[in-house]
Order: sequence, then structure tokens, then C-alpha cells
Amino acid sequence: MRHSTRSTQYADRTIPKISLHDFENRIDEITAQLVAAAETDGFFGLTDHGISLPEIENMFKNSQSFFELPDEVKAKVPFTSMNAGWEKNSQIRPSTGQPDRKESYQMQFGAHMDGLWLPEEILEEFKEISLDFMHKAHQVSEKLMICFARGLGFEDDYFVRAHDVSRPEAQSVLRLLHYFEVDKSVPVPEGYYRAGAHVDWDFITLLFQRAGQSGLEICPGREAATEFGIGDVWTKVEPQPGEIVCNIGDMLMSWSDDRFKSTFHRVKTPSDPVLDYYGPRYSMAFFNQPCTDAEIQGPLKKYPMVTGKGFTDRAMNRNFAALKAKRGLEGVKSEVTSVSS
Ligand SMILES: O=C(O)CCC(=O)C(=O)O
Ligand SMILES: [Fe+2]
Repeated sequence: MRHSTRSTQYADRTIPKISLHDFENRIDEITAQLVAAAETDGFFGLTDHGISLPEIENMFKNSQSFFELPDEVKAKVPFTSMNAGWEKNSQIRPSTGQPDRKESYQMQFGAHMDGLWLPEEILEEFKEISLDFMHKAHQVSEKLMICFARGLGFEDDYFVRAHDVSRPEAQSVLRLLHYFEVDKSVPVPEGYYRAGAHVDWDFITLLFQRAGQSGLEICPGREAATEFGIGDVWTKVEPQPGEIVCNIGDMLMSWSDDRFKSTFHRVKTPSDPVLDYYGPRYSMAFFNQPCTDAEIQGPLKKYPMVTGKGFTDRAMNRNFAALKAKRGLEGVKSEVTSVSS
């Protein structure tokens, strides 16, 4: 069934829920469910994944303690071309041509984070809690990687080896996000977006949200990783406590010869005081990125082989083509703030 709010068309659908309970014994059943979800909407909710609600909440508190710091302090760990660090109001989406109204802080496992952790005196235990959480998110991701490798006919550990976070070439990222509270009493200004429509270009994203802080919407229907068009029928994905919302990124779409779908999504800018959430919104996205030297090519070899680094560079170029065309190449590079999405 379809209905619309203002100019947006909505479909009443839900994304599949997949439980990782008793993973070793149920791996065939779980693989079938994951592959079916990946082949259709490219989004699914994960339960019984092994990260408890208190662990997730603890990481959200850790995230909040970072964002509560004054901007001058956060600016000591600025976003770098290594895809790590803090940015505010500076990620411009090609779909909107406007910066997302949010701040984010991206953390990695290895050398890309050198100089980008705040000292203990400023944020006690922040690094330890974050790395511990990142390792947990990586462990969940490894289970998904084994199933997707099986589904595509690769060796079980094929994707796991490509995403080895103990190597210096590792590129996986935990991104903490904070969208600012929006004033309900005045109309939202033209050109204000929480997170404009986009696809992720990682392998697979694990998104942690807080109950009640809604806004995520998805728009399935993309047929090829090389095509960048957006449909116009959206589906709301309400945050459920403890659930991880997962989505296939462009990397896995292309690595599966377009069998698995990387789907457009956004965080809606509140516009309806009755239906929408106007408060501050915190979320955390764990982007699995293969190591820079990983070789990416699907079983059918639909696309030429590309390395992890090559894929990222190409996705950056394509993702920001609209912006480059609008403003000209010069001066844009410094504003490109993420290679994750
Ligand atoms: O904050 C969210 O819920 C979504 C974030 C997202 O899609 C991204 O950062 O790529
Ligand atoms: Fe995203």
C-alpha cells in the first residue's frame, strides 16, 4: 500500500528480521535469509547478534561524551583524507548539493587514527570503550561475511580475510553521528537536511540507533552498482531497541555482480510536528571496508577487478561528481569529508 506525506510517497513495508541465534548450527538457514534480504531490499534488522543493549547504550553514552565537548576541543582531531576524525556541517551529498546538518567522528583500528584520538585527560576511557565496541561490531560483521561468501560460492573465509582489521591496510570505520535538535516552532529552512539520500560504498554497514530517535528511511529498487538514480517511494525504518540495521554497500553490490543490492537511504529532516522526531538524534554506523590491497571481483566477473583502494577512489569520484559539476573541481576536495558514504 502506498501513501504520501507532503511531497514524499511512502510504502508500508518492513525490512526482514534475521536472528543470529545459535549461529554455528543454523548457518545454512541464516545464510538463506541473509541472501534473500540482500537480493531484494538490501536492508535487514539483525537480532541475537551478541552485542547486548547495555553495551550499545554504553557506547552511545561514550559517543555523547565526545559530542558534548566544545567544538574547539573536537577540532583538535579534525577529519583527514584517511577517512577518520571529526567534521561538522560539512558532508555535502550529491543528491542534495547541501551539507548534512550533523557532526560526526570517525574512528579506525590502525595507523589511520594516529593523532586522532583525544588524550585521556580530556576523555577518560573513550578510546578503550570505542575500540572494544568496534571489535564487537567487527565480530558480528565476520558472521555476515561468512554467510555472504557461502551465498556467492566463495571460500567461507574469503571476505573475512579481505577485512582483517589487525593489518595496517585495514579501512573499516566506526562513525559516531549527532544530528542537531530542530526547532519545532518554526518551519525548517529550505535546504536543511539531516542526512541527504545516499548509498554507502562500503561492503556492509551495521547501523545502531536509539529507540524513539526515528528518521531513517530507505528507497529500494536500484539495479546496478554503476547506476546512481534514486526512486521516489520511501519506507520508514523505526529503531528497535538492541537491533542492528544492516545494509549492503556498493562494494558488496559490485563484488556480487549486482546480485546483492546497495539501497538508497536518508535521515529525514523533520517537517511534520505530529509524526516526525525533532530532538537530537544519535546513531553509530560501522562501515566494513576491505583492506586497501584486497582484490574485488564478483564470481561472474561482471566488472573488472579493482583493489580496495581503487574502489574507494572511484566511488569518491562518482559520489561527488554532482558537486564537482556544480562548483568546479577546485575547492571541492577539501569539503569532501567521507569515503564511507
Ligand atoms: O544516522 C543514520 O541513521 C544513518 C547514517 C548513514 O546512513 C550514514 O552515515 O551513511
Ligand atoms: Fe548511509
